[in-house]
Amino acid sequence: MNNLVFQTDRPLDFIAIGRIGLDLNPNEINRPLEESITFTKYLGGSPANIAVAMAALGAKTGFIGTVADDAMGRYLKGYMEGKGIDSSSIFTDKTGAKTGLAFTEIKSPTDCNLIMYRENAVDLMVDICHVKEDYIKSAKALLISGTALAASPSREAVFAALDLARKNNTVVFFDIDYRPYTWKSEEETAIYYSLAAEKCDVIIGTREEFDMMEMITNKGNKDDYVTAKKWFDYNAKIVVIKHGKEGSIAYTKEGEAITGAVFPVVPVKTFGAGDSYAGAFIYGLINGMSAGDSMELGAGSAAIVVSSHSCSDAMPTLDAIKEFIKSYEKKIS
Ligand SMILES: Nc1ncnc2c1ncn2[C@@H]1O[C@H](COP(=O)(O)OP(=O)(O)OP(=O)(O)O)[C@@H](O)[C@H]1O
Ligand SMILES: O=C(O)C[C@@H](O)[C@H](O)C(=O)CO
Repeated sequence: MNNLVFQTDRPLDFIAIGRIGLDLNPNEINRPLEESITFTKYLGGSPANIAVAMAALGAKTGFIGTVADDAMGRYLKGYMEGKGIDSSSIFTDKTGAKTGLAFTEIKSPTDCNLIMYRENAVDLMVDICHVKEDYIKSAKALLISGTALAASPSREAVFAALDLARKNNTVVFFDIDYRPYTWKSEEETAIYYSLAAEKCDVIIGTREEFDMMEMITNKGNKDDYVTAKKWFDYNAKIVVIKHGKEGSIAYTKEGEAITGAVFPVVPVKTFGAGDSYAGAFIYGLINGMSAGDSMELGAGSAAIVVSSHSCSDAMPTLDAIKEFIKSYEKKIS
């Protein structure tokens, strides 16, 4: 049981809107990117990764977004379809915009960086006309993620989706997903993030992401509870603050503070922790699990994904997460 109310009579469990792009992960790892020679291409983009995570767990999943009118766009749409994700709201852009690329640098298990190529990125072409009320109404939950707020027309499309979700009792999750590349300034980011967060039921972010979002209204605050309380005064019912391998804490509007489980592993790379955590956490909540149990599922999924070379391709099934947690606990007992 948790404090969210999901409409049970909906054909889809979950829809995400926003970034869908390519991750190019070096095959020669534990060295600077200058020294990597070959790369494996994977589907990437935080909300797309979360949609893949949900589908791997067995959730009926859809996606709203735009892909390039070329081989990369076809690959991404086809990949989603191959995972059983409904692609009826994945549109092919005709303006010549290109797929956003994320080159990952895996210098060591803990020193990882991203170089993003996002000039004229096609994922920011998602437009209000792509957001259909009937589609939003067909899902129990909608996920928005911060980067889609960085520029028009994507910004307006996300706000339209938010308003339609609220009108139709579709529970809204906000993954702050702060990527500086696409924004003009930190102040601009904080303002649009806050306007979106006010409308959301569940907000998920790292401590640093909340610091960014609250840089105008809660400047200097490092207290997780003060952070959470601010959003309960709007529409939030659960606020999750992530602290990397130290784990996470969730606050509920009813006053609980839940420390999330963490299953420390030596990762291959740090990428994908947040997306896999979010996917399994949301899956748990939609399926009636408590916030604490959902956090445990999220942490198990994240431990598996950081131990793998990719994000999207490594998203685990429910059985795989349960098996991982069981064997992890056996190992340390
Ligand atoms: N080294 C690790 N070992 C095991 N679990 C981890 C590790 N790092 C992160 N996690 C798990 O993943 C969750 C989310 O991680 P984190 O706080 O780093 O998110 P994030 O910064 O959004 O991730 P990302 O690097 O994908 O952007 C943590 O709460 C934890 O459960
Ligand atoms: O979100 C992105 O655009 C990049 C991701 O796909 C990347 O793999 C990552 O950082 C996941 O957290």
